[in-house]
Amino acid sequence: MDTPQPLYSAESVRELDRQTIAALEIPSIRLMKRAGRAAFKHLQAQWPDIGRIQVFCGGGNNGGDGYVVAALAAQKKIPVTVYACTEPDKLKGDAHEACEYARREGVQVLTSLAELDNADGNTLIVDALLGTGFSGALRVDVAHAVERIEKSPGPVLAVDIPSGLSADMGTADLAVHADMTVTFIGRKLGLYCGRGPALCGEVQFEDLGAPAQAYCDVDAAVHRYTAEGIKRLPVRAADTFKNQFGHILIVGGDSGFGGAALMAAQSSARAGAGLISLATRPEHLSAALTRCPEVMAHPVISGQELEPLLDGPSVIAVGPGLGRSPWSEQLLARAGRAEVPLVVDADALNILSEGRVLAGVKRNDWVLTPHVGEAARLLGCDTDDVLADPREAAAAVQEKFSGVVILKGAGTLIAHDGGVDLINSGNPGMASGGMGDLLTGIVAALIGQHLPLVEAARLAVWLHGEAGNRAAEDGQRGLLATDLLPWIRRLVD
Ligand SMILES: NC(=O)C1=CN([C@@H]2O[C@H](COP(=O)(O)OP(=O)(O)OC[C@H]3O[C@@H](n4cnc5c(N)ncnc54)[C@H](O)[C@@H]3O)[C@@H](O)[C@H]2O)[C@@H](O)CC1
Ligand SMILES: [K+]
Repeated sequence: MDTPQPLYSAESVRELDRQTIAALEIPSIRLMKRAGRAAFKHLQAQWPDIGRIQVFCGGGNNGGDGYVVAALAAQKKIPVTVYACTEPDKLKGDAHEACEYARREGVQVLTSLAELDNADGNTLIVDALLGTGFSGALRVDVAHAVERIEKSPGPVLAVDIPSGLSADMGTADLAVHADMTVTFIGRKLGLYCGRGPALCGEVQFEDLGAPAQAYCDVDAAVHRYTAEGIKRLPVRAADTFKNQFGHILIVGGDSGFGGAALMAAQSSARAGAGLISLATRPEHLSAALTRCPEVMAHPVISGQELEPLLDGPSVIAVGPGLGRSPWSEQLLARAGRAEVPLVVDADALNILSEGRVLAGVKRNDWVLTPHVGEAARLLGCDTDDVLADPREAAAAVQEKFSGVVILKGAGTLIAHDGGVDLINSGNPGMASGGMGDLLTGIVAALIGQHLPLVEAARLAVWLHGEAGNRAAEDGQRGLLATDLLPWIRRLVD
């Protein structure tokens, strides 16, 4: 099994840089040259026949890396021009030295965008405007340069990080869309969350010879799990019984929302749960049984009627289509007192955030699955605050409620008492109703099959996204949650 990838904040990468320079006992310009060479290596491998190169250099060390790339291109006799966003005589330290190196190799350095030829499809752009030193809103001169890059029809290689993207948060307003990003020393969190995956293209990581000890000394912000690093369910023995694979009770489906609870039940079934019960409004019963006769569907018109159903199950998932009526609150209150692991989703989270039900409760045996809006309500803040720092928000929800928190998004975060994990899976076609209900059902089914909560959360998030990718082979637009069900079954083993 692969180990997860550590992802770092900009500050932590600076610390890795410092430790690397100290350990290798080299001047920092040598590290910059390694960075430039690494970027140029990928450039040549990816675009061996490119006609010409334009390098956009900023005023810091990211720009310095760009000057090194330009020098190397000139050495290889590839026509190359630099657009210097900061006048070369204002550059300092290594960036200044790198600029001199490029000039010595005969690179033309322009300081006005008007002088720069229009790029055609055979012009590769190297974006070395901003790296980990970027913060705040883009300065207007840099914004113009980013706009110019965005208009160019040819490929774009970003040095370290696409300019305009925050290395810490994955947030961006105006930013470069790259085809490839060559990132150095530490993988930055922002490359993998928020807008990062949409802006980076293919990410290539180069450690530049950083010593292993540096990675032990500097804490990662997040650990990124890929398919190879996620623990799977064991192969089933031949002599097994259905009651060894969990009995999942799904609680939800207020008037008008019956489908959500049913979809959670179906995804539990397809993720391998041994038995599934559904507690829902009486009017949903016949539809549920017609669609999925394997489910034991029970009508509940009050919390009291739920009570006897709480004895049998090994896991309870509460929330899909639960609504926010007095009925919903009664059901959550009863379900929340059960002494088996809980998965809490959707309106159950909204009721929780209002504080009338299960106020102040912390449990180590529950998984909360908020999207950004639900996380904001749980924390009593705005969705923009969550989007500005999703990692912090996921950790804060976990701190407030304990257990495991799955903050759903383009990069889904899993916060637990050992830290925060990130899993990139899925596609924009999954931005449609019912997808979250499936995830809830899968998490419950995996807990029912005896995976520890954190491992169930990781496998469920991966499984859900991968099922979405397979189902989207027929098209992302119009992808329905129920299209994922056959894929969940194929991928779970
Ligand atoms: N420190 C090191 O040892 C290494 C650093 N490397 C490179 O250096 C980069 C970091 O260099 P720096 O710390 O100099 O930072 P950057 O070069 O990323 O950014 C600093 C520059 O950005 C400008 N800037 C900041 N915020 C801005 C805004 N909102 N709008 C417009 N301009 C803005 C600053 O005025 C400054 O010119 C890395 O991303 C990487 O590319 C590599 O050379 C590898 C080694
Ligand atoms: K850049």
